[in-house]
Amino acid sequence: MSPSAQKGAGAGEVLLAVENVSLRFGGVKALTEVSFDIRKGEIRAIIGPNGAGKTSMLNCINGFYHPSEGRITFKGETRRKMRPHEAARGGIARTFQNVALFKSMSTLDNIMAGRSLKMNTGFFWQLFRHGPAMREEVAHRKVVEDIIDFLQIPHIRRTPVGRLPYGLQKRVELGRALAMEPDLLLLDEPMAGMNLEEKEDMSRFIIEVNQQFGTTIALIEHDMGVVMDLSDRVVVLEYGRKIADGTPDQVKGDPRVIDAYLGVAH
Ligand SMILES: Nc1ncnc2c1ncn2[C@@H]1O[C@H](COP(=O)(O)OP(=O)(O)OP(=O)(O)O)[C@@H](O)[C@H]1O
Repeated sequence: MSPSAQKGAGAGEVLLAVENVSLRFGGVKALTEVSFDIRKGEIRAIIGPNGAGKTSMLNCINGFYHPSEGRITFKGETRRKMRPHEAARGGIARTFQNVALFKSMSTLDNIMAGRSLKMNTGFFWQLFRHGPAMREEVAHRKVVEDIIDFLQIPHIRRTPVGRLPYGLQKRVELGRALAMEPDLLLLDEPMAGMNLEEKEDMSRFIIEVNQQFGTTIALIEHDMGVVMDLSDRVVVLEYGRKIADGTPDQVKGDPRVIDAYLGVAH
């Protein structure tokens, strides 16, 4: 059993609730009346074949898209519309399917950029790196250095991320999201394009983030071995609808899930 599974699947209070969420793009129904919740402290996977609506769901959760119908409640606050920066300030961080970093900037600066949300001093002080801004920067820098150590990437702290292999770029992107000290971390295909060793490293970091910092994690992943190993609970989408929801063992044996994946190459 995975360490995260030992926590007891589904125990704990609801951190985020998705209720009857539908999302349309013109005639395309990306999501249809989807409901599920994410409980505090768990690792929750969202799976499904290509085009099932997984990324659309993450985009609704962090405010990139606004559901056509339904509602999302995060930390007890219900909303129809929220902007991504409001979601971030509220405690939701995410990584993307295709790494979204500042390629010419160093690892350190990219992770520091993730920290900017936590910075209080205004642009004027930041500009002159003076007084309160200086003191604040030192404190933030310490958090960022700790994240770099935690992710075991001190050797690349000064390297422009565009020069790094893909697996390390994904790790830096995780670092940038962690710099926000989120309550809920959304990971869109964190293992995509990785070799076995990189996947094992990333799995370990995800479990450690969850266990050491208590961060709740929702992830989209196509590698079923990884999903079943890491997750406390799994929600399964197909053609924008939820077809199953439960522990890895429950969804693995669900005939609708088996049907959805039959003949689908992942
Ligand atoms: N911005 C958009 N405009 C129009 N249609 C979209 C848009 N985003 C997603 N869709 C459509 O919504 C449906 C769900 O797409 P989504 O990307 O959420 O699926 P997914 O499960 O994340 O797929 P994948 O595993 O391939 O990443 C698809 O039919 C897709 O073409």
